[in-house]
Amino acid sequence: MIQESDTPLQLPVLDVSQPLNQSSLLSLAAACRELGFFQIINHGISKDLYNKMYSLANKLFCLPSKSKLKLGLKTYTPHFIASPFFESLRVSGPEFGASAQSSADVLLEEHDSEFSEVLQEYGSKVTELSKSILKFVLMTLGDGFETKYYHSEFKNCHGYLRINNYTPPEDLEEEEAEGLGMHTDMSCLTIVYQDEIGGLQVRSKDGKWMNILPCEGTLVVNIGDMLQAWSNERLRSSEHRVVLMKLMNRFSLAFFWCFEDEKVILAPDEVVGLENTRSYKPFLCLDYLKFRESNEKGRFEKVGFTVKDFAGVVGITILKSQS
Ligand SMILES: O=C(O)CCC(=O)C(=O)O
Ligand SMILES: [Fe+2]
Repeated sequence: MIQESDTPLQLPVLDVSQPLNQSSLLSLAAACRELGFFQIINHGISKDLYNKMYSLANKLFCLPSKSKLKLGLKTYTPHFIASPFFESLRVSGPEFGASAQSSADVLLEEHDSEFSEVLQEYGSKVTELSKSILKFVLMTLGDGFETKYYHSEFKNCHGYLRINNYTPPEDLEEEEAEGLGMHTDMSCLTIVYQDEIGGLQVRSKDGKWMNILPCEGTLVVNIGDMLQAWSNERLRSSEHRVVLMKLMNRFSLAFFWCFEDEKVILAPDEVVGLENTRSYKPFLCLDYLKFRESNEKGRFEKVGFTVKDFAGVVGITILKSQS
């Protein structure tokens, strides 16, 4: 039985088509610090584009498991890896179209470029969106930090998309089922498009599970482990999960905006602040990804060990770099 959550949550809503004013900056800063989740509107991803993604992806998910498994586990996560009710298709950037096409070519008998065209459009839009959201988030750390740090630290970020399909069985005895277990994302930022079914929950600092209710026209953004470490924990990567409450099919698109593998994550002095000490040792991004893979069942972002376990400083003080 899954621990109950009846706490509704009002996340701040950021209009990404407008410059940040003082009051939205303050509410964004509080959201990133306390919960690591917020919502965005006017993001430029239309319901029509989402619907196209849904129907094309659905066609692929309806294929027999034997066909889907031909994609290999790096691209296709079958049922029973993250949960019995979860399967996922990965499409990698920056050439989302090409990545989608190579999956379509394996899955479909006839050449069809529609999936690839739609994926290219979605991928390019959500990539641009990630860049602007990241700048907003950097602004919450200090005046002018978006110009100071965006190019020097984040210019080589890359993104990938997971198309998630949740299918609980109709004869399940319990009222609800875990669609995706508690985890943190490894990304800098994640942008989630969830359908109207709901079920995404975030865990607060005091361990309470809160429902992130779906809202038409709104996307959910959360801070991931890479940004938590880079910001010396001024930005929070929260645990979250998906609970299938109504035992209905659920579909979501999760886009992960990440540092490049070769990046060494080290919070700049100015981000750490004079009176604070570093909470993380510098670490290579790829090493953290490998650590997560080797500690997880089936190589999914299901957490057993966090970035804190990997690079957190325990009881010692690391001197700030002398720059
Ligand atoms: O399906 C969702 O709403 C969220 C999925 C998620 O947390 C993930 O893929 O990391
Ligand atoms: Fe996640």
